[in-house]
Amino acid sequence: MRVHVVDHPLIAHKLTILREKTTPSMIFRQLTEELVMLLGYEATRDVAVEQVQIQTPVATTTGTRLRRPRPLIVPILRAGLGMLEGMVKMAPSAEVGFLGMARNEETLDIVTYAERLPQDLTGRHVIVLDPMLATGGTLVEAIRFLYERGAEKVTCVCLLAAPEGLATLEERAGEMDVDLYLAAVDERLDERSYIVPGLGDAGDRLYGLAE
Ligand SMILES: O=P(O)(O)OC[C@H]1O[C@H](OP(=O)(O)OP(=O)(O)O)[C@H](O)[C@@H]1O
Ligand SMILES: O=c1cc[nH]c(=O)[nH]1
Ligand SMILES: [Mg+2]
Repeated sequence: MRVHVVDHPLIAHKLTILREKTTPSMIFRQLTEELVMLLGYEATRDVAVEQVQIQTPVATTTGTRLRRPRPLIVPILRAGLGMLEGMVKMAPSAEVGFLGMARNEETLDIVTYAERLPQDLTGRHVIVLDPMLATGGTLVEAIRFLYERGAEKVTCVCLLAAPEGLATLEERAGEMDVDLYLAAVDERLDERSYIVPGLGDAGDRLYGLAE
């Protein structure tokens, strides 16, 4: 596993507004999309391409296009859905599949409640989207699931990670071919396993249920 914390003033600026508890859902969604576009640009640097002959109005030339099979973008519902639009804008020819996972807030066990993915992921580069890497339980389950289906490579794009979650990922998926792109690594988890300082519950901030 390789961890890439993307250090860029625009990312730091947008992330700061995202963290503020007074930022309303509408702005939160917009900033999430913008952050994913910036992170997605970095995260797709090693996406496989092939050469293609094209005709410009002036001459024939050799260009580049994404190799088939196309990358598969997989947002982890619910909060990962807030990252989908930005990623699809960056890679419009990618395909999209879905994984619905939730952590039980008492036991922290992960429940996979939905899955809509190709049965066979052989040769596929999968780009997983989930804003929060807290204990790491969700991402470990997702990565394992995708490799069991035959994925060739998994890239994860998250906004925030806790050091505890990164350690768990290293321990349980460290041997796997995983690139993880992040906007920041925060201080720690609190007693409820929320990221500190974090941004609260990403799913709730994107899609309501706020107090
Ligand atoms: O690293 P972990 O400790 O597993 O926690 C991280 C997970 O928690 C959040 O989802 P949540 O379970 O709250 O579901 P939601 O997106 O539906 O809110 C988040 O989007 C991650 O998927
Ligand atoms: O801080 C956290 C931890 C898990 N899930 C979230 O949405 N936020
Ligand atoms: Mg949640």
